[in-house]
Amino acid sequence: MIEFDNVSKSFWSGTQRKVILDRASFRVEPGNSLGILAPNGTGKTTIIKMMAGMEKPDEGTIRRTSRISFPLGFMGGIAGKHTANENARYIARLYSLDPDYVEGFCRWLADIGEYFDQPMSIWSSGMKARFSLALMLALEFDIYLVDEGMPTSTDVEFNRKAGMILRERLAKGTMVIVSHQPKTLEKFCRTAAVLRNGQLYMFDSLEEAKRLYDYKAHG
Ligand SMILES: Nc1ncnc2c1ncn2[C@@H]1O[C@H](COP(=O)(O)OP(=O)(O)OP(=O)(O)O)[C@@H](O)[C@H]1O
Repeated sequence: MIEFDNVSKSFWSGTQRKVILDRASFRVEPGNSLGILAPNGTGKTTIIKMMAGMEKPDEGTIRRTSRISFPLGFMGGIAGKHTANENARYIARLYSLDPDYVEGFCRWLADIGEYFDQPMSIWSSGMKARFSLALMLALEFDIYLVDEGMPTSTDVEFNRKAGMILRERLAKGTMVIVSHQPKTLEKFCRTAAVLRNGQLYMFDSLEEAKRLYDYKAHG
């Protein structure tokens, strides 16, 4: 479970305070994949980072009682001067997993040939996106965090394989996905929320969330 209790977060832009959350309380329960709808620039990435423990709240408490992934596409834990082989093995050890398994899985899924054994700093952004998703899928989590703004791959075969494994993982796990488009959430989420004026409004269905989202956007 991820629980936000009276959480506030804002940034100072230089001229004004940008409020992301204002004493917001909500929970993400395992088994109940959640889609969060919010317009661009309103705090989707910040909320995902807070769920991952990468960004601290200004006030309030965030409790995590499940194995929670890093955000899909996050490359901050990867050292560009090292090869994917070295990075995969190092991260496997951090998670107390078999380095041979994690390396083999990433090598197979990312499928980038000899580049896997070359420094990642020379890779294309598509290759990095493939490795990052492969790495997330190699490690098992209870809750997967997905930010629609993260880099993605356009490789059809990779997307087919990764999509198949993601569906397998989600059969047992839970996803939190943030997006500005209801369509992105349709495939994955049972429940949905709308981020508005520093509060997260929870709904039992995406349809209900869309009504508030569309009303605020166009009404
Ligand atoms: N470290 C920071 N310092 C100052 N302002 C920040 C910081 N991080 C984010 N912001 C600001 O907070 C607001 C929300 O940013 P965030 O990236 O969370 O939004 P988003 O909804 O994910 O945006 P997008 O849809 O454009 O990716 C933006 O105005 C952004 O400029």
